[in-house]
Amino acid sequence: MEAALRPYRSLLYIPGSRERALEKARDLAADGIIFDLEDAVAPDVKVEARATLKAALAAGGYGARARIVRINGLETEWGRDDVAALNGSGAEALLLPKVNSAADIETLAGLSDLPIWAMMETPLAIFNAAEIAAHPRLEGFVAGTNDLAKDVGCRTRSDRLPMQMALQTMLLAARAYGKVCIDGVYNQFKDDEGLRAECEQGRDLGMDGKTLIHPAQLAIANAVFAPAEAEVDLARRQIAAYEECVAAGQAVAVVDGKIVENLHVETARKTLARAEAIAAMG
Ligand SMILES: CC(C)(COP(=O)(O)OP(=O)(O)OC[C@H]1O[C@@H](n2cnc3c(N)ncnc32)[C@H](O)[C@@H]1OP(=O)(O)O)[C@@H](O)C(=O)NCCC(=O)NCCSC(=O)C[C@H](O)C(=O)O
Ligand SMILES: [Mg+2]
Repeated sequence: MEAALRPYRSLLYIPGSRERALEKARDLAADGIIFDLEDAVAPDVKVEARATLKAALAAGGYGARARIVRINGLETEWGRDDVAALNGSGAEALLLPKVNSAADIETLAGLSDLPIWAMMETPLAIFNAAEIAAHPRLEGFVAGTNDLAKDVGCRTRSDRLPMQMALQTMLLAARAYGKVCIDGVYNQFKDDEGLRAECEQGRDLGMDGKTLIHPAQLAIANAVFAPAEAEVDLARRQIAAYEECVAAGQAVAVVDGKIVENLHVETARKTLARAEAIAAMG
């Protein structure tokens, strides 16, 4: 499925070292999995985790879920071996951590033919967001709000005020080049109310979905990032009203007291396509 249409409401991180979680993920309602070899895996088990993950990917069973592997940075002792091990492994894409510029994407593009995703989690990445998004092998962005907060020195706030400029900059860059953009994680994985509020904020901003750290977070992200029934209904009515008005030689329809022009119909069609793609996930 085309990356822009594929559902990415929920991307669940799973440490490559956790066999039980790798097994469990085959039955979880995640749109995608980020198999992690980077920060969720301790240095002394990195090599073992790579082998464990390779075996899980070879065994398969992940269905329609996107299979993205977060490798270690290419400057680390593990990064290049991760890439070599994952070529032909069943991974669908590689997620490069701590990207700073398009040159980092280019380096990885020279080592693997897989589509590339970028962790947007350094101040330089935010300043270079447009050139990173423009790279032809780049498929999507994942916000790394923990690392970004560390580098910026900001405090964690429930309204994420200190993150807004970075989140919106990466979104604008992603959209300028037709790429996917996924929000960062919500660390308090037992706080459903806080997670829902953060998902709603990400959805309001325009994010395609949210990265998650625990299966208990899946249902909320899946619900918030799916078009609601009322949105689908409105989209259908907008399209019908607009088509009727075009047939009558006009360019502006009115639905629920609001104007509907061709651009609104484009959004309405995307809403329906997204709802259909989600339904097709099963
Ligand atoms: C946070 C956790 C360490 C909690 O683990 P645990 O204590 O085992 O949780 P539970 O006992 O509640 O688990 C219940 C069952 O669910 C399975 N499980 C847990 N987590 C996952 C998961 N992520 N994927 C799949 N399955 C999972 C357990 O195996 C239990 O199953 P069962 O045996 O059947 O009962 C843990 O959730 C965890 O490690 N989460 C992932 C952490 C992670 O990946 N962190 C790195 C990504 S976040 C990041 O790096 C941010 C970014 O870079 C930035 O800068 O912001
Ligand atoms: Mg990080």
